[in-house]
Formats: sequence, C-alpha cells, structure tokens
Amino acid sequence: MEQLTDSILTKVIKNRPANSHKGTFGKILLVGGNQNFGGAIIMAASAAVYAGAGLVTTATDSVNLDSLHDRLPETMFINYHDKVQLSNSASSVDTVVVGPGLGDDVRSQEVLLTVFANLSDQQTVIIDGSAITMMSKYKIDQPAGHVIYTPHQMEWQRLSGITISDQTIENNSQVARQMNATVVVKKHHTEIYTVDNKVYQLPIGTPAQATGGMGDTLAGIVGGFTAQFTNKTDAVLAAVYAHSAIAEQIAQNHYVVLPHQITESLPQFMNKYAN
Ligand SMILES: NC(=O)C1=CN([C@@H]2O[C@H](COP(=O)(O)OP(=O)(O)OC[C@H]3O[C@@H](n4cnc5c(N)ncnc54)[C@H](O)[C@@H]3O)[C@@H](O)[C@H]2O)[C@@H](O)CC1
Ligand SMILES: Nc1ncnc2c1ncn2[C@@H]1O[C@H](COP(=O)(O)OP(=O)(O)O)[C@@H](O)[C@H]1O
Ligand SMILES: [Mg+2]
Repeated sequence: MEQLTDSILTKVIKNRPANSHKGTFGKILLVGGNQNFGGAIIMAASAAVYAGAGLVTTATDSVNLDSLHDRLPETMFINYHDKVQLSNSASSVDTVVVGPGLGDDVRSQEVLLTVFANLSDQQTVIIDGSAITMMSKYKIDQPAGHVIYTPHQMEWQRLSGITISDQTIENNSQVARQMNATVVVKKHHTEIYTVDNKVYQLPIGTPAQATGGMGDTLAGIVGGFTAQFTNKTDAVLAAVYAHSAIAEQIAQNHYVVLPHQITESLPQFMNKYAN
C-alpha cells in the first residue's frame, strides 16, 4: 500500500495549452438531486465546474432548477425524468457522475437505469451515494465504461457485502480486484483500490470534514479531474488528495469545513500546483 503525497497534484494538474477551448476539458453530466436532496447535486456540479470541467450539464428533478442556476449559472440543466434528453446526454458526454442525492425509490431507480443503459466503454462513470445503494438494493449490474465507485464505509458494506468492522485492506482488495473498477472507500484516511490492483491511502484529512455534502463535493471533483486529465487513475488520486488538502488548510482556523468552501478554493489551489 502506498501513501499519497502532494506529488500526485504536480503529476496531474497541468498548465492549460494556449489554444485550448472548453471542449478540451471534457463534457460532463452529473445526475442526482431528488425532491429532498437537491443540495447534493448542486454541490457536486459546483465542484465539477470549479475543478475545471469544460462543459457541465446537471440532470436533476426540475424542482431544483431555480436554486441550481442561482448557485451555478455555468451549468446546463436537464429534467432527469425526461428520458430522451437524459439518454442523449448520457451517451454523448465523456464523463458521468451519478448518485449524489438521487434517492433510492423506484423513480430514482428508473433514472439510474436510463443512465447506465446509455453508457459505453470509452466513457468514465463515477458512481456515488444513492446510485451505489440502489445497485445493491435492486441488484443492478455495473455499467459499461471506466467505472469509479466513491462509497463511504456503509455504502461499501452494501456494495461489497463486507461489514464495516471487517473492512481490512486485504478484504477490500479481494472484492475490489473482481470488480474491474476503481473503488474509493471514504473514511478518515480514505483508501483507493485501483483497476490495476494497487492500493493507496490518503494520510491527510480532518474531522472538520465530517458534515453532509462533503462526499457529494468529492464526487464532483473526481468528475472534474477525470473529465480533463488524461490518466484516469491518477486523476482520481489527485482529486481525493486535493479535496482533503484544501479541507486541512481551511480547518487551520475553522472548526468545521463546509463543502462549498472547498469548492470555492479549488481554482486557486489548483493554480499553485499546475506545471
Ligand atoms: N444536502 C443534501 O442534499 C445532502 C444529500 N445527501 C445524499 O443523501 C443520500 C443518502 O446518503 P447518506 O450517506 O446520508 O445515507 P446512507 O444511509 O447511505 O449512509 C449514512 C449512514 O452510514 C453511516 N456510516 C458509517 N460509516 C460511515 C462513514 N465512514 N461515512 C459516512 N457514513 C457512515 C452513518 O452513520 C449513517 O448512518 C445520498 O444520495 C447523498 O448524496 C447527503 O450527502 C447529505 C447532504
Ligand atoms: N473524520 C474524518 N476525517 C477525514 N475525512 C473525513 C472525516 N469524516 C468525513 N470525511 C470525508 O468526508 C467525505 C464524506 O463523504 P460522504 O459520507 O459520502 O458525505 P455526503 O454523502 O454527506 O456528501 C469523505 O470524503 C470522507 O473521507
Ligand atoms: Mg455520500
């Protein structure tokens, strides 16, 4: 197992070519936010935009449209109950983040199945929150694409069948190896199990991060990084590291770190490491 350091940031975050345009930095679709959890997808989409994704579309319940655009005018919007629009977008973007605040009822399941049915091998899909819970609850198969799961320990228990107290590196690796996916098991000192069977641990992070929306924000950063940086595994590692490194900086003089504070710090933080 390897400990992550800030060298992953300089490895991944590159100066932007002078002749680039928004298309250079990836098209990303974020899917989530039911009538109760709209904040989750707003936080995830905001993180993706501030992490530098080129073109961001948010598919959510239409009840969330006004607050979404109020917070984040940079994103486009789709009503996720519109199957045609959701299918077209899911099949045409480079990267999909699905799950933050999606909920786990049958209507949420319908949305998830539509997204999964429209993915193909060239795409990257980050599966978070309710999407993970629903895959276990409704026994939904892993979709096509480069798959990245971002479960917290309870979601990992649901997905892997390993109870939280048995989630050792060895047990986690054994299950992750059979999944053909990258798995980010989120906790204090998060672990990342990569597709090529390596294990990384995050040695930083603070209990000031223990607040709702912190993982939704991470999912958006992972989406933003994988959308614009070539090596997908390194992009995940850098996203996980940046999320907690920013949190630690804020926590030096704040008792609790709010997810949107991390998001707002991203452009300045990334600029320090770009080379
Ligand atoms: N503002 C919003 O709209 C928010 C929406 N959220 C969404 O709510 C949905 C349900 O997710 P939840 O995670 O709240 O509910 P879950 O039921 O999936 O998991 C939460 C439970 O897991 C337990 N747990 C054990 N180990 C844990 C660990 N290491 N990290 C986190 N929890 C651990 C917690 O104590 C809690 O009882 C998701 O779609 C999520 O994205 C949450 O992110 C909270 C904020
Ligand atoms: N005590 C802690 N130390 C370090 N990181 C933490 C701590 N508590 C929570 N986090 C981080 O906060 C995030 C929480 O994710 P998650 O539980 O999915 O939140 P949510 O679904 O509410 O957005 C993870 O990245 C986790 O590693
Ligand atoms: Mg979560």
